[in-house]
Formats: sequence, C-alpha cells, structure tokens
Amino acid sequence: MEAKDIMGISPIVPVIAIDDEKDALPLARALSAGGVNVMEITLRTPAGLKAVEIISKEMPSMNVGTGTVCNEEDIIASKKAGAKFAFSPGISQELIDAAKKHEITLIPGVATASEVMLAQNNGIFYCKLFPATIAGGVDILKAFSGPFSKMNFCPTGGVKLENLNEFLNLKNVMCAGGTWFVPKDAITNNDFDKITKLCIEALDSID
Ligand SMILES: O=C(O)C(=O)C[C@H](O)[C@H](O)COP(=O)(O)O
Repeated sequence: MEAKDIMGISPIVPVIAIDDEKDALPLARALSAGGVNVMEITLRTPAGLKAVEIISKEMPSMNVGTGTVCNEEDIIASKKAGAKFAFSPGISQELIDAAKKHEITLIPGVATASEVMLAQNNGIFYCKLFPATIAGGVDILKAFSGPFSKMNFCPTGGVKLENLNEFLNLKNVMCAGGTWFVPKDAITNNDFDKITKLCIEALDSID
C-alpha cells in the first residue's frame, strides 16, 4: 500500500497505545463502526505488535500499521506482524533505507524544513508533522506549502476536535492523527461504544 492511499483512507488517524492484545479486535471493530478504517498501533507497549498481528489476520478490511517506529528492528518487526505501513515520529536515512530494504511503506515524521528536505530527497512526499502543534501547527504547514509544494502532511500531536478543521482545511493536509478519539480509559474499561461515538463525532464535525 502506498503512503498516498494510506493517508487517504480516513481524515482522522487513530494513534493507539494498547496494553492488552485482547482489546485489539473489539477496538478495530469499534473504529470501523465509527467509519475509521485505518489504525496506527504504536510500538510503545509490548502488546502493540501482537495487536497488529491479530488485526491483520482476523480483520483484513482494517488497514493496520505500526507507529513509533524508530529503527530497522522496528521496521522488521512491523513487517513480520503484518503491518501495511509504518509511521514514525521522526525521520532518518537509516529508517528510510530500512523501510526500502524490507519493503514496507514508511510515513516518517518531520518538524523542520531540513527534515522535509530529507524526505523529499528520498522521494517521500507523505509525512507526519510531529509534534504538530508544538512544531508550529497551521502556521508551519502554511509556511511549508511554499518551498515544499509537493509535500502532504498528517499533523499529529496536539490535534483534537477543537482544532481538527483548522488543519484539515489546509491544502497540504490529507488527514490528522491523534489520540483524542481513542482515549486510553475507554480501551481499558472496554467502553468501545464510546470510541465509535467519538469517531462519528469527529467525522461529523469536519467542514
Ligand atoms: O508515537 C508516535 O509515533 C507518535 O507519533 C506520537 C503520537 O502522534 C502522539 O502521541 C499523539 O498524541 P496526541 O497529542 O495525544 O494526539
């Protein structure tokens, strides 16, 4: 799957930290019921990889990938678990080369002009902006649109219902990532209906 297609699946991309792999499928179903058919499951928790493996096997209609992918080892583990893509909070030549070598689509994170240039010079035109609001939010994205007119972003970090439209209304933003519609307490309390409702609320709020 190409980055362009992944970032085009849903205007909101859930960034998930899962503590127990038994929550993987109910969570995937709740997101799908809310109209969100993409998931970034971070490698921040030990259950993350197993959750990716379960969803990719049991629910092929869900586009599941990994997040917090930081090095070649994470790339190899993502591929092995069946991730369709790998998101990273950052970018490095090592990571780009590893993704190419192991044939997995990488959507790296950028926060500066130099990092955007590193992406572009490697033929990557779809990136996360991370941490979006701290890196400059809407203003940095507007500034990037001049020199980097081919770049498309998925701002993540600090995005919530209140500022979602400000980001999505920008021409160089395809989707926005975040945790606001997949709150950790809803996962641990098995309140999956709440997650479906939050997805619907977010999607309905889009201009
Ligand atoms: O771990 C990664 O790969 C990340 O990119 C970090 C996430 O994007 C942020 O944790 C989102 O955080 P919120 O501000 O709560 O939406």
